[in-house]
Amino acid sequence: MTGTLKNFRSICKKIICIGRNYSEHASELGNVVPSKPMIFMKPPSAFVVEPNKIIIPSEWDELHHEVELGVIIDKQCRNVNKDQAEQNIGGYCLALDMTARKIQDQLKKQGHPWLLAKGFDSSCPCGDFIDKNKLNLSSSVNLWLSVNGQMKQNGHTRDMIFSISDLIVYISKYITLEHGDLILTGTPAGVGPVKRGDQIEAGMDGDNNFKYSMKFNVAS
Ligand SMILES: CC(=O)CC(=O)C(=O)O
Ligand SMILES: [Mg+2]
Repeated sequence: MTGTLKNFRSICKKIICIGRNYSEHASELGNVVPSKPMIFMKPPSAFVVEPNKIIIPSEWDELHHEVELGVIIDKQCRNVNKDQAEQNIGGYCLALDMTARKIQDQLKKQGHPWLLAKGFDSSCPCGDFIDKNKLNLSSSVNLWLSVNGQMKQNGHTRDMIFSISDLIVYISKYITLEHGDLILTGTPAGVGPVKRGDQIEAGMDGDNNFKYSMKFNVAS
């Protein structure tokens, strides 16, 4: 089954994102820490891969970076328990949840959905498929991101409020998860602006010297 997941971006039907899953990040934007996972979606047209560029839509001047661990679903699942949730994970990827923060703030004030602020083309820069056996999530994974060589985000998955299996259990109560679907598990603190011409480098470091990094340029 996992063989086809190497091409998860071409088979992915849903990118489900978790918001405010790190308390330090919820606080930095003045948001309350949620008591249940907060979810929203991006369309698969949001994917962009190296060496393609992140494109800021013409009427906006900047975006915010959010580095996140992505979880890729292997088997279709609905209403699963924690053990089943773990068995349904096919692998992982490193991803960015690029966000038009000023638009998101306006939408929040109006009580409108965040789709435009979070789901525009190239809002989900994404790395390669990482086999589930390569990342030991029972210890912590370090997620980091720099802009033009300056470190901006440096967090650990152990600080997630809801674990990966908690998230799959919760989502699958309401939404069937399918082979190739991607869950972005939320960003640690340190989000901030990127402008046209900036370069983002992001990475994750796990146990046994596992390291993965990727670079994305923001189109001028
Ligand atoms: C405030 C947000 O944009 C929520 C989000 O995406 C997150 O990762 O947290
Ligand atoms: Mg996010």
